[in-house]
Amino acid sequence: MADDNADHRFPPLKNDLLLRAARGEEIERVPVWVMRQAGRYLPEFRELRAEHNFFKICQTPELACQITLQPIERYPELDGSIIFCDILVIPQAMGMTVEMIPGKGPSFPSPLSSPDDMSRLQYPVDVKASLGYVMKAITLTRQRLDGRVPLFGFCGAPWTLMSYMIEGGGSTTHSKSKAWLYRHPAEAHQLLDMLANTCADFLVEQVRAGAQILQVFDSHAGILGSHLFSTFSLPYLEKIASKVKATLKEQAVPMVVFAKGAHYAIEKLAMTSYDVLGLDWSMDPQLARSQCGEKVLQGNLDPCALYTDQDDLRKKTEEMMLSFRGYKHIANLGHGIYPDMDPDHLRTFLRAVNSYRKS
Ligand SMILES: Cc1c2[nH]c(c1CCC(=O)O)Cc1[nH]c(c(CCC(=O)O)c1C)Cc1[nH]c(c(CCC(=O)O)c1C)Cc1[nH]c(c(C)c1CCC(=O)O)C2
Repeated sequence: MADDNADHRFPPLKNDLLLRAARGEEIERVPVWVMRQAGRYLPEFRELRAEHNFFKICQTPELACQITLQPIERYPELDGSIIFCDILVIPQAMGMTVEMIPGKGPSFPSPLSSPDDMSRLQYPVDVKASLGYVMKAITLTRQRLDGRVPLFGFCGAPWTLMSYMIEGGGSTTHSKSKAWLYRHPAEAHQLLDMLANTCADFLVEQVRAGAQILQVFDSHAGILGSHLFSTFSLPYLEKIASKVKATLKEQAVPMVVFAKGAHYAIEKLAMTSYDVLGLDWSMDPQLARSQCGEKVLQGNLDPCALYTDQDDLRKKTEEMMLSFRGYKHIANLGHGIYPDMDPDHLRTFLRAVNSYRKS
């Protein structure tokens, strides 16, 4: 068993529930954390955000650390923290300009319009040089967490990053990026491979800087059907996990894959090198369990359940917990928490998980 406390640079870990659960060990209570737990639903986040540009916060270790700690300070119920950053720092490190437009989201003024544009990309990426600020934020946060809970590092999956780089922002159809998969499959594979190598190098450095667990977000997996996902996403997700683990060897940490909307691929995802499979809210935990054997599952309350009243929310959370049967489970929402949600309702969710007991 990896001894987390062997890393003597940092204060000893007091709550290792999340790490033990992710490794598939027996646990006394199901751990909980929430995707986007640091974000606009928190007034303390909005206050800091009003003063600074989004990517400036990501690039300033002191600010990124403060924001990472905001939910930890507010909710002692949390069993994990996640470094404040964004998946789009990789396209930036490859030389692309990305802006975060309030009310609209990420925007690329010059997306990749054809494979010829790939010549504009910086590759290979020296992640220590171009993303060193993330590693500094991680090291600082590990110190300030003082062992309260473990710290997640993360990155976006190659397909999700590729789709942003081609669409230039959010999209409902993803038709421009999917067109590449049909028209320019060789170049698409080349781009996905460049991204996978960069993601792997980035995650390795995050662990060396102090990240204790990793998550890869394939937020746009759902737009690919089974065949496209198996061809253009899954092999690169696997490449990341196997490369990170082979590079880190005994320093390796648990890895979570969250492929949103990829119902059709649950069985295949369960056979990858990831330790934990994140489920979005639309996936049935019992069905997933029947397809995933012993794999640790993470999720998956519909984030919109936070809009109901507190009693109903407690009930819905218990139902969700029961459907995982307290077995090889890490509790979470089925996607990130939304900006207009009530922070007190998040607390109700966290407490309902904390007090859930296998009966
Ligand atoms: C697709 C994606 C992105 N970023 C991320 C994903 C994968 C998860 C998912 O599917 O939601 C991941 C992400 N983004 C952010 C985190 C921080 C850590 C945490 O979870 O607390 C994480 C893990 C901060 C953020 N990333 C962003 C914000 C809000 C930006 C702001 O303050 O203006 C935060 C707190 C911006 C962002 N960044 C991205 C979008 C689509 C947006 C706009 C949508 C929105 O506004 O919520 C890209």
